[in-house]
Amino acid sequence: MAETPPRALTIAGSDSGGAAGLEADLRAMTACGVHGCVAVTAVTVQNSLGVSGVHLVPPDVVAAQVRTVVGDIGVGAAKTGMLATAEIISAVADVVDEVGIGRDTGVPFVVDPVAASMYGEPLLADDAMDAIRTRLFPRAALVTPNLDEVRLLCGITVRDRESAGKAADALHDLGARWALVKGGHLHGSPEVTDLLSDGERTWEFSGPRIDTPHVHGAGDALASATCAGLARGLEMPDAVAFAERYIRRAVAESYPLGAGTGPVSPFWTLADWDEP
Ligand SMILES: Nc1ncnc2c1ncn2[C@@H]1O[C@H](COP(=O)(O)OP(=O)(O)OP(=O)(O)O)[C@@H](O)[C@H]1O
Ligand SMILES: Cc1ncc(COP(=O)(O)O)c(N)n1
Repeated sequence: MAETPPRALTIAGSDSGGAAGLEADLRAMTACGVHGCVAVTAVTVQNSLGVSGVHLVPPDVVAAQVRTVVGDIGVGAAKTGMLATAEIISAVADVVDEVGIGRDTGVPFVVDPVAASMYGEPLLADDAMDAIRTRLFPRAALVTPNLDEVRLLCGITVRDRESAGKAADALHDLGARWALVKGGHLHGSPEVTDLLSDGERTWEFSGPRIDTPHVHGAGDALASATCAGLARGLEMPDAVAFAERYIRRAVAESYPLGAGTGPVSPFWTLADWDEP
C-alpha cells in the first residue's frame, strides 16, 4: 500500500469529448502526482468540433460536492473552470469561505475565469463575468485568464509585453494575489509568453510557439498543473514554473482527435519532479 498523495479539487464542467474541462483537469493533476477531486458544475455535450449542449448542476449540489470532499478527503489547493452562471459562482464563493479555501488560507484557490470554449461557444452567462470579478477575485490566490478573458475582466487589449504587464496589474487590483496573463492567443508572435505578477514582481515564462492546432484544454491543464504544484507545497512562482514545464511538453505532444481539434497530451508525467 502506498501513502496518500497530495489532493486537489477542481470545480468545473465536464467535456464529453474528454479534451477540456474536468477531464483535462483530472488528467493533469494525475500527471503531476496529485489525486484530483471534482465538484461538477455542468455537463456539456461536446466533441472535437464544438459544444452543442449544456446542462447545469444546481448551485447547492455544486456546493455540497465541495463540502463533502473537503470534509473527508481534504485538499491542498483548489481551482475553478467552467462555472456557467452567477448563481453557481455565488454558491462557490460562499462554500470556499465556509471550508477554508482562499487566497489567505493554507489552501490556495486558483480561479481560471473560463468564458467561452475555444470554438467560441459561451460557457458563462453574460452577467456572470462580473460575479467572477467581484466574488471570486478577492478570494483568489491566482487568476489565469487568456487574452479574451483579460479584455472582458479589465478592458485591456494585450498586444505586447507592456500591455500584458498593465493587465496583470489591473487583475491584481481587482483583488487576486497573483495574476498569470496567458499569451497563447497572441497568434502573430513566434514566442508564447505567459506573464506572472503579484503587483510588484513579474516572472516571464517564454518558449517557442509550437506548431499545432491541437490545443484543446491547454488552459485547463495549465491551471490544474499549477493547482497540483500548490497542493504539493510549492510557492506560487515555483508552482507556475512547474505547470509551465508541464504544459509546454503537453502542447508539443498534442494529438489529433475526431474531425476537429485535439487535446494537449496527458500521456507523460511530472509526478516525480521535485525541483522548483
Ligand atoms: N502553440 C503553442 N505553443 C506553446 N504553448 C502554447 C501554445 N498555445 C498555447 N500555449 C500555452 O498553453 C497555455 C494556455 O494558453 P492560452 O492562452 O491558449 O489559454 P486558454 O485560451 O485558456 O487555453 P485553451 O482555450 O486552449 O484551453 C499557456 O501556457 C500558453 O502559453
Ligand atoms: C467543460 C469545459 N470547460 C472548459 C472548456 C474550455 O477549454 P477550451 O478553451 O480548450 O475549449 C471547455 N471547452 N469545456
